[in-house]
Amino acid sequence: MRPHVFVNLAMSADGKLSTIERRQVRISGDADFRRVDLIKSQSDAIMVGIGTVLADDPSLTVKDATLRKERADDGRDENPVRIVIDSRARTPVDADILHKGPGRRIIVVSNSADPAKTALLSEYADIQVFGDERVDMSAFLEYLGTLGIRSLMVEGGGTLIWSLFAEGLVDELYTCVGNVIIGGADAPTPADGDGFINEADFPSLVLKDAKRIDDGILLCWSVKKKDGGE
Ligand SMILES: NC(=O)C1=CN([C@@H]2O[C@H](COP(=O)(O)OP(=O)(O)OC[C@H]3O[C@@H](n4cnc5c(N)ncnc54)[C@H](O)[C@@H]3O)[C@@H](O)[C@H]2O)C=CC1
Ligand SMILES: Nc1nc(O)c(N)c(N[C@@H]2O[C@H](COP(=O)(O)O)[C@@H](O)[C@H]2O)n1
Repeated sequence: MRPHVFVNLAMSADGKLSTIERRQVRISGDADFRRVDLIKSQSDAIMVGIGTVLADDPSLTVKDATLRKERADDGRDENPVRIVIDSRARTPVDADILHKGPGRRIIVVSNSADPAKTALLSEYADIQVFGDERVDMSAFLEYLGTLGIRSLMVEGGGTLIWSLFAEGLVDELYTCVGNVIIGGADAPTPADGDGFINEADFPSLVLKDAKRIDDGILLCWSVKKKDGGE
């Protein structure tokens, strides 16, 4: 059984994840960063796409020492399992995600990855192969279930989030709308990719909560299953 999948993102008031140059910018405030750190610390695993690694070089570690200690006291690694979806094994060997903080890392490649680069990365992370061109997300999530991973936080970016929605693999969405305008027709948005053409294919969301956070708003949604359930 695949894990419970929730997407967490911060977007500007005009619906952008970052600038047109894909440069990471501060969209949400301190309270939201603490909230993100908390839900990260409560997750079994956290996942990003290679586009996010190349753009932001995130470490995806739990930042608050108290939260790390709580995990350790529970007999867990200080950080959730960190996962990069990286069909062609483009993760730089000096990427922060491979070096900062203790804990397990998984880089998920496809059969199109260069074996020499995959071998290099295997010094720092567990390498898993799913799919021929792009990573087969459905099969990979089933594999995570076999590892005992029950909750998976997805941090982005827009291409990976799109794929997960397109395949019906998202259970919840947390959208923090920050009080800035970024602009740019080609700046990343929460769901990029090909986009749905038919209205009947749009995933339908149920608004569970909406609350002010810093100078923005946090929207908590669940995703309706195609059979009508949540
Ligand atoms: N504001 C926020 O909360 C966040 C913003 N970002 C921003 O998002 C941008 C990066 O997003 P993207 O370029 O869209 O990259 P992404 O992080 O979504 O990675 C997409 C890449 O993953 C690989 N991939 C392999 N198999 C795949 C599959 N089945 N489905 C989808 N992708 C697959 C492909 O190479 C694809 O291009 C950056 O500008 C970053 O700053 C990223 C995370 C959070
Ligand atoms: N939640 C959130 N709010 C913002 O304002 C942001 N700019 C982001 N960006 C993403 O957060 C990740 C940072 O990871 P580390 O601190 O290096 O662990 C990274 O993926 C950014 O894209 N998120």
